[in-house]
Amino acid sequence: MLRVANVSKEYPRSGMALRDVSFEMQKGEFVFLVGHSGAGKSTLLKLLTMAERPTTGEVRVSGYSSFSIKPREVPHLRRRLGIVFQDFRLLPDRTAEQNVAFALEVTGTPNAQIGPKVARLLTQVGLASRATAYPHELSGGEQQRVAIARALANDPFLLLADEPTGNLDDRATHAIYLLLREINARGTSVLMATHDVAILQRAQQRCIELDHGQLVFDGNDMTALVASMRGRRP
Ligand SMILES: Nc1ncnc2c1ncn2[C@@H]1O[C@H](COP(=O)(O)OP(=O)(O)OP(=O)(O)O)[C@@H](O)[C@H]1O
Repeated sequence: MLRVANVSKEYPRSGMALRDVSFEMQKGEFVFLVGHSGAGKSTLLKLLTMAERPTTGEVRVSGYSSFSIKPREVPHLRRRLGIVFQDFRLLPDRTAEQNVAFALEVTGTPNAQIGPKVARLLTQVGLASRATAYPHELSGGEQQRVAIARALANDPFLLLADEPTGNLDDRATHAIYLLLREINARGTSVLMATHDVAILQRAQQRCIELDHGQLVFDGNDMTALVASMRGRRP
């Protein structure tokens, strides 16, 4: 489903953001992506959405290769991915339901299907009662739920979450994590970048660690991972 093979990424002025990174992710997996600030997590996610291309090596996502994908095919790939960011990125002048509906409108979903689907998605993320609220009327955790509902609108096979709990307190963080687990249990693969050690310690699942652009850990021994993270300073 996803394969990163010997990928390096060099930015013109800041040097190597990723160095010879290789890993695979199977359908249905939930994988954490960890690393200190500047370790290369966002760069890796940008390579997976093909917003950036590797300097060397290959990224394959859902049958598309970074070697051969054509610019006009990139939007097709993006539609099959759900993307969630730390800062939510909701449209401020649209309500929760309008934000989710927008993702369906742009992919040409028939109007008659949009209303029921938005209602289903907001129910899934526990926000049905706040459908008509604007982003500024919602807490950070609620805004992230809207963003997750929007990311799920086109039934992605993979959800990429870039520090989705970075702006949230412990309680909201845990709730968003549980929501992502539930989404994963329904069949969507999830790759979640985080540096929240508390979440990692509670979870027992696969984790990939980047350090200065290199993949230094890939496994599900959380004790070893947390020790590895603590041993590294940015
Ligand atoms: N568009 C860009 N142009 C030049 N350099 C970049 C660009 N994006 C990232 N970098 C550099 O690449 C390195 C990795 O950055 P990246 O944003 O991938 O790290 P990160 O692990 O996501 O960090 P954070 O947790 O702070 O978001 C950094 O040195 C950064 O300055």
